[in-house]
Amino acid sequence: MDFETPHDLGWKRCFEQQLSISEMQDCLVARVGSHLGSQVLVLSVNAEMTLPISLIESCGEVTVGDWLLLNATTHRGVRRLERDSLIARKAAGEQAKSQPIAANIDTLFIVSSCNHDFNLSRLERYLALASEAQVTPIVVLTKSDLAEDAELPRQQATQLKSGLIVELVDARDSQQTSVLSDWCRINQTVAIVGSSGVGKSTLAMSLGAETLKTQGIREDDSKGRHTTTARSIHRLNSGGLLIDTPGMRELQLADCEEGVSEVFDEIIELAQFCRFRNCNHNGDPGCVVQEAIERGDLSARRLKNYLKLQSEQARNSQSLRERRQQSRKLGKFYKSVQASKQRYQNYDE
Ligand SMILES: Nc1nc2c(ncn2[C@@H]2O[C@H](COP(=O)(O)OP(=O)(O)OP(=O)(O)O)[C@@H](O)[C@H]2O)c(=O)[nH]1
Ligand SMILES: [Zn+2]
Repeated sequence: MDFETPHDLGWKRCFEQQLSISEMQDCLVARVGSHLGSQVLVLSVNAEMTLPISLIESCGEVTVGDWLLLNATTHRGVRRLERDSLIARKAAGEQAKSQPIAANIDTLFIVSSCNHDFNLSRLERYLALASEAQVTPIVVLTKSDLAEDAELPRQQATQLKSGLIVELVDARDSQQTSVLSDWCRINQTVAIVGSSGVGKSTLAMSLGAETLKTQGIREDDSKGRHTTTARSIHRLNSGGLLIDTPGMRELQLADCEEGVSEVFDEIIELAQFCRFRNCNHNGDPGCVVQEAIERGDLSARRLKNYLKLQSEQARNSQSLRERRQQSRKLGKFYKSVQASKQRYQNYDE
């Protein structure tokens, strides 16, 4: 199905405000639908194009959901529009690199089954990610039909954050998943996260996602081979868009201090009253957080996960900072090499 208006693609006033009048007249806006290797699939009104990454170099690093300004004739990238929100993770493996996963999202569906996969600490990890990106989190507990007591996990999840919305569904049943339609309306973009097998694709299909998993864009590359670019952004029955990328499935936090603090705000509040300013809440004397655990006001699991996520994001942020500093230093070094080369050349002349 074609996207007939920019609103079908999630176009909003905050993007429009970034364009000059001449850009509105002369340029094309397109949304990144998937990003694989050297090619980017972009979606615009009534058109879907696969562009070589070299053509959009001037847009910088792009990710699924980004809005790009393109030259209307050549489709060469002019620039990437400022993002409304961004979900990023630490790149997989040993690499100290932040990797953007999805941009310009309004809502994050955090999917977990309410039986085997149900894990409060994992939900807290995703909640921190949503908080950091300032995206509304909705917890979707699937497989309600298979759980003996589905109300218990629902209650536990609801207590993780005040005002948190938790929906319990049989993901195969579109009547049940229609409780999510408020977040899937036209102009809204939802991203979906959760472990393998929890029912993300099933849920997306019940919400009416088009072209899921099956359809790809076939392109002949320069050597005449077919390559398939799967679309990561899908239109839903109720008019909204859903982003599902493999990168959303396993997430290590980096640069997420505020997000973690917001999810564990009661611990942050208590910690102000610990005797020592740099209390580790793990055996230091006069620790008010430990006292709250002893009184039964705070669960030991929650403190343990707070300390874990806090140190994970700090460690990853630290290595990202070091890497950035290193590349800045390297840049300066190259510049100084260039400068002294220039000096010697001048000297020779
Ligand atoms: N009974 C029941 N089965 C479900 C439900 N949701 C998903 N399933 C089944 O669980 C299996 C896995 O579902 P998927 O939708 O493929 O899970 P996924 O999260 O997309 O998995 P990955 O693609 O590996 O990330 C399928 O066999 C689904 O039919 C549910 O609410 N109830
Ligand atoms: Zn303490």
